[in-house]
Amino acid sequence: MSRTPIIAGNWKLHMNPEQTTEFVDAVKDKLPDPSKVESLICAPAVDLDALRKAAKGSNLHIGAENCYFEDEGAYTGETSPKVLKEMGMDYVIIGHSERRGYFHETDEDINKKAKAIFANGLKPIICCGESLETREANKQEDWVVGQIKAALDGLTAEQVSNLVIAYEPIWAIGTGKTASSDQAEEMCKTIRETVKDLYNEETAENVRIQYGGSVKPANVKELMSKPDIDGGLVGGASLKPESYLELVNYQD
Ligand SMILES: O=C(CO)COP(=O)(O)O
Repeated sequence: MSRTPIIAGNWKLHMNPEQTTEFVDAVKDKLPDPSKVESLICAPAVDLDALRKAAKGSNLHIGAENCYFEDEGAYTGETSPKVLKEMGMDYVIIGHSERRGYFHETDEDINKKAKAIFANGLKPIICCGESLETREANKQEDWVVGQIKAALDGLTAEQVSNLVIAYEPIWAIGTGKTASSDQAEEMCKTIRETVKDLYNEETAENVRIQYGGSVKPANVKELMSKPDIDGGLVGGASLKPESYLELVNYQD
C-alpha cells in the first residue's frame, strides 16, 4: 500500500487573480517532491486562469471548488467540467458542506457531478461530514456512510481508486475546533471500510481520504500520523503562502 499524501487548499470565496499569481509565485519553488506529498490548490472559478498560468511547470496541482454536471447548455452561471479540463485543472471539489447547505446541493447532484468529472478526465474530491447535531446524537457514522454510498453510486472500482474523499465535520469547519486526531481517524477508517464493503480491499487501500476542519500547521503532523488519514483539505490556513508551505512540508 502506498498512498501519496495530498494536502489541498480550498480557498472558498477568497483571492483574486492578482493575489493568486502572487501566492503561487511565493510557493512554487518550495513545494515538496510530488512523489512524497501532492500539493494542491483549489481556487474560485474566476481565478483559475491565473492559477494555471502561475503554476505552469511547477509541482503545484490545481483544481476548482465546484462544477456542474453538464458540459454545456442553458445553465446560467454554472461552470463546465469540460472547460475545467481544457483549462488544465486536475481536481474538482464536490459536495462541500457549504455547497450542500447554502446552495442546496443534494447527494444526487454530487453523484452526477462525480460522473461528469470522470467523464472529462478530472478527479473529484468528494466531501462528506456531519453536523454538530448529528454528532451529538452519535449518528455520524450512519450519516457519513449514507453520503458516501450516494456519492459513489454507479462509479467503478477503478474510478473510486482514483478519487479523493474529504471527511469534514461541519462543526470543525472555520471554528478553530479541530476534531481530535482520534475522532478524525475513526471516521476516515469508517469511510475506508465502507469503500471496502462497496467495492473490495484493493480499492479501499487505494482511495485517499483527507480530513478537513481547522487544519493548521500546529496540528497537521498529528493528523497525518494516523493510518487512515491521507491528507488535509484546508480552508483558512491555506490562504497565506507561509502557512500553506508549512502544511505541505509537514514531513520536514
Ligand atoms: O471547509 C474546509 C476546507 O474545505 C475547512 O475550512 P477551515 O480549514 O477554514 O476550517
